[in-house]
Parts: sequence; structure tokens; C-alpha cells
Amino acid sequence: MTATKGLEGIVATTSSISSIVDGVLTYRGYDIDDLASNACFEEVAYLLWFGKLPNRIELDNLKQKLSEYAPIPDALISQIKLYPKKQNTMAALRSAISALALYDENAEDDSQEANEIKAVKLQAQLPTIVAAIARIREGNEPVAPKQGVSIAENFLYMLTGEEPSETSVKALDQALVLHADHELNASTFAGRVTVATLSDIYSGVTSAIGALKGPLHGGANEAVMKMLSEIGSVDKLESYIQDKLDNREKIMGFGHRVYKNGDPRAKHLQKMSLELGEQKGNTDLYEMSVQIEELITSQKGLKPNVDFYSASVYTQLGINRELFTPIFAISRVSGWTAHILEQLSDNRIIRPRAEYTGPTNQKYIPIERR
Ligand SMILES: CC(=O)SCCNC(=O)CCNC(=O)[C@H](O)C(C)(C)COP(=O)(O)OP(=O)(O)OC[C@H]1O[C@@H](n2cnc3c(N)ncnc32)[C@H](O)[C@@H]1OP(=O)(O)O
Ligand SMILES: O=C([O-])CC(=O)C(=O)O
Repeated sequence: MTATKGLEGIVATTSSISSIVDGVLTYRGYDIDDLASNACFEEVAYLLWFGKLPNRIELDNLKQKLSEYAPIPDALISQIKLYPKKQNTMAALRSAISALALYDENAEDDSQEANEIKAVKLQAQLPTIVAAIARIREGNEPVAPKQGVSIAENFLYMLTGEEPSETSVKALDQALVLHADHELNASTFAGRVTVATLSDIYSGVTSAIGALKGPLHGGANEAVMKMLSEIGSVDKLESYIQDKLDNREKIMGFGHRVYKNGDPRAKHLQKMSLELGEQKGNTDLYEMSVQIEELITSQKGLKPNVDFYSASVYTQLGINRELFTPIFAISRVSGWTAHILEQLSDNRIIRPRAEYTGPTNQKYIPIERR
């Protein structure tokens, strides 16, 4: 038995949800470029869950369900108010989603029908929870979700209590489409491993949130913004990046386990970052990002991943850094739950082996002789 570090190149399951072949990302066979330009996030969530694009009636029904399920229990809001305000937002989200299960009387119903409803509920409630966490951290009361609007619009509205601009809603909606699923990434794998023990869907999503939080995965978008803030201005950029490279530190938002010639989602976020900057009359963040990309690509041959330009996009939407990874979760919960449903439809416990490298032939020594 020989271990492969990080399971690189190991095919661990079959899946018909999303694929990455020769650098092209598809959801259920639809190219991400096509979906990013044409589909709204709710259509994409339907596609991931049910395997086909919805017709008008199916989409309207889904949107209605998402609106209906969006409010969260008052008891959960009270609990969130007790969380320490300065702790990591993903840690708060992880705790809140775990607690949410306690308020769902069907949490332990493992029928496919019940799990499909729970997938839609989780998708509907996760944005409300993130917005509530954000408001409570700032000392504000949560804003109740609006009925009959998209997830992107509702989330921006719940953050501030004000109507978001059409441009902001469109940009966030597109970002949600781009982040919705990504084959067997670490958080999706974590979710699948959890439910493969026949644990419940809330446990699967809680595991996935824990995995997404890390800076080598979804947490990289916050780390990118931290880097941009530390750099501060274009004139300091080159020495900052050079120092990091000289110290063999990783530059967040670059590199990818699967894409070696670039992440197909990054160009959409880059374009969005420029457009938002131009609309605001300040493209500084975009310019800095482009220069970092030029440096890293020329020196290390690494390309930006989905997390790199999303940092400047969210900042230009007026969103605080600590909400970037939770926004990733707002989108990715569609993919996580689609994978969980797929795992449960043809389940076998996931239990690989480890190559043992520890000592052998040890003999027990009584404690007084150690
Ligand atoms: C949504 C997402 O999860 S996208 C990924 C988000 N994560 C990041 O942006 C964090 C920065 N990037 C990384 O840490 C990595 O590229 C990962 C985690 C994405 C992929 O990791 P792996 O597939 O294990 O790549 P690996 O670490 O083997 O990289 C190969 C080489 O490139 C280097 N490298 C990879 N990424 C970077 C980076 N961002 N900055 C500097 N060097 C890097 C590695 O140090 C390694 O060099 P070496 O061969 O001299 O040791
Ligand atoms: O696939 C991965 O390893 C990480 C990633 O890009 C994602 O989850 O979107």
C-alpha cells in the first residue's frame, strides 16, 4: 500500500453533477461560461439538485419555496446573539448550521423526499443566517428576509436593510453561479464522507462548512483581501510580493490542484471586478490585482483561482472581508446538498486505507519502568 499525499489524482467516486475535463468546468454538462452569462443562481441550484434546467413553472415553484423557507427560527437568532462577536464568521456559521438541525423536526428523516426538502431549506436559510450573523456582530438587529426576490437580492438587502442596486444584485448572482459546484473539492468530499456513514444532511453541510473555512480552500478569498489591504497601494506591491516569494510563502488566490492552466471562473470575476471599479470610478483594487497576477504568473507560472478576483468583487460590492467565505458557502451549499443527495442515492461508507509508517514490534512497558 502506497499513500498518495493529498489524494492527488485519486478518483474517489463517480458523479454526474459537475466535471472538470481539460480545464473546462461543466455543471450537469453545461459549460460554466454559458451558465455564468445566461443563468440565474436559482436555475443553477435546480440544475444541480434535479439534473435538468427548470422550466418557468419549476423555477417559479423553487423560488417560492426558497422565499417560504428563508426565515430562521427566533430561537436560533437568540442563540447567535450569544456568540462572541469577534470570532471567525465561518466558525459562527458552522455552529449555527449545526444548531439549525435541532429546529427541524424532520432532521432525522432520511427519505429522499425529506432530504430534497432539507436541501432547499438549507439553501434558503443559509443566506439568512449569514446576514443575521453579520448584523449581530455589528450590534444591529437582523433584517427579516423579503419574500419573492432572488437569493442574491435578499442577501444584500438583509445585510443593510436597504434595497441593493441592480448592478450589485447581478454581480453577486453571477458570483453565486460561478461558486455553486466544483466536482470533488475538499468541502464537498467532507460532506460526502459524513453522510456516507448515514449521518444526516445537516451534519454533512456542517462538515463541509468546516472544510471550506480553511485558507487553502474557500478561506483563501478572505486571505486575498487581507493581502490587498496590507499592500495598500500599487507602489508597494512588488516588494511585498517579492518578500513573500523569497520566504517561500504562498500567495493566496493562486494555484489549484486540478487546473494547471488557469481556473475558468477567474476571468468572469476579473471582468466583474473591472466593471464594478469603473462604475465606482476607482479601479485601484482591480489594477493591484492585475499586477499581482502578472508577477505571480511570470515568476511562479501560477494562475489565479476563483478566490483571487472574488475578493475585489465583494469589496467593491461594499461587503466586509469576513463575509467572503460565508458567501462562498451561500453558493456552494447548492453543490454540497446535490452531492449529498447523490451520495445517499447509491451509498457505500467511504473508508480508505492509510499506509502505516509508525514503529512496529513494540512491547508494552509497565508505567513505573517508563
Ligand atoms: C476554492 C478553492 O479552494 S481554490 C484554492 C484556494 N486556495 C488558495 O488560493 C491557497 C493558495 N494555493 C495553494 O495553497 C495551492 O495551490 C492549492 C492548495 C490550491 C493546491 O495545492 P496542491 O495541489 O497541493 O499544490 P502544491 O502545493 O503541490 O503546489 C505545487 C507547487 O506550487 C507551489 N504553489 C502552489 N500554490 C502556490 C501559491 N499560491 N503561492 C506560491 N506557491 C504555490 C507549491 O509551493 C509547490 O511548490 P514546490 O513544488 O516547490 O513545493
Ligand atoms: O476544487 C477545488 O479543489 C477547489 C475549488 O476550486 C472549489 O472548490 O471551487
